[in-house]
Amino acid sequence: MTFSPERPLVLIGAGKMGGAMLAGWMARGVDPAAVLVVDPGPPPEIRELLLRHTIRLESAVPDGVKAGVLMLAIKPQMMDAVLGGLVGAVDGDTLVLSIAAGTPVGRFEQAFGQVAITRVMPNTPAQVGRGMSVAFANGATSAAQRATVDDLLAAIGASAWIEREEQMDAVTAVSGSGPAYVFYLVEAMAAAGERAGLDADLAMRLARQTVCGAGELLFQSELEAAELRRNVTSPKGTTEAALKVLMAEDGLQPVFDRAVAAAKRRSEELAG
Ligand SMILES: NC(=O)C1=CN([C@@H]2O[C@H](COP(=O)(O)OP(=O)(O)OC[C@H]3O[C@@H](n4cnc5c(N)ncnc54)[C@H](OP(=O)(O)O)[C@@H]3O)[C@@H](O)[C@H]2O)C=CC1
Ligand SMILES: O=C(O)[C@@H]1CCC=N1
Repeated sequence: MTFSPERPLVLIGAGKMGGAMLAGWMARGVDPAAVLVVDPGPPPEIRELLLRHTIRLESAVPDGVKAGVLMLAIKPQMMDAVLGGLVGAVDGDTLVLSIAAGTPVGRFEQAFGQVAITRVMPNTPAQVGRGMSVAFANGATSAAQRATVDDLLAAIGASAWIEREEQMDAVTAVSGSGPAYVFYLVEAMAAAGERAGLDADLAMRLARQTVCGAGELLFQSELEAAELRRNVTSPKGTTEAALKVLMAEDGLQPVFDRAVAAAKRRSEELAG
């Protein structure tokens, strides 16, 4: 790891995503004394996490702190206003890690110069160790710093590297935003269950547990998703009837194509 109590991992922004990663790291034994959180107003659940692990919280980076890892987890729209104030915390040994959607590595190179900068697109299941993170490093990132990124990401789930930064917009549209599509699927299944005659509570319970169970099966199984789907689909049965609707020309695929394209477009726009 390239951070320590003397050269901490400085987390700028402990909101939904930064907080989820921090929770994942704490659950997997990262040293709280090697972490400094900078956020003027973290949400209550993150305050509680910081208190529980005695993690230092500041509203700005204190003078004299040099980050081993400077992790940027603020909104992309705020980046320009905040970067200038962080220059003093970065030197040639700092690894800058950004999880901001859309924001290219070049933006950080403008602010910090040719230091090690890695962009990561995580997702919120990181909080329970089931994240999917994708990383892209600039040329100044050393093998040891890549190994630090690997360690940090392995602690919160699965990870992959890309070598072409422009792929990050599509990555964001699939895995970064993806958990929201699945949560919406639960909402939609529950609403459909209600319309089919179930009480709201029971419909939500069935939808939620079904998505959890299917996700866990997918996680544990070596079979492809399509094979697991076929295993549910009895010939001439109920699933087949439903899938005829979902897999029709105007079914789920074109909706997903449009949704992912819209997220990718928005990620491109955030590059400014
Ligand atoms: N949410 C997600 O699933 C994912 C998010 N991301 C990326 O993560 C980043 C954060 O998103 P998200 O966690 O959803 O957003 P949040 O708004 O939940 O988190 C941002 C946090 O930064 C705080 N903050 C505001 N100003 C400063 C400052 N000057 N210094 C330090 N902290 C500050 C905010 O406080 P306050 O609320 O008081 O303004 C908030 O607690 C974004 O760039 C996003 O693109 C990437 C992948 C997935
Ligand atoms: O909605 C967003 O912009 C962020 C990036 C990916 C998930 N949440």
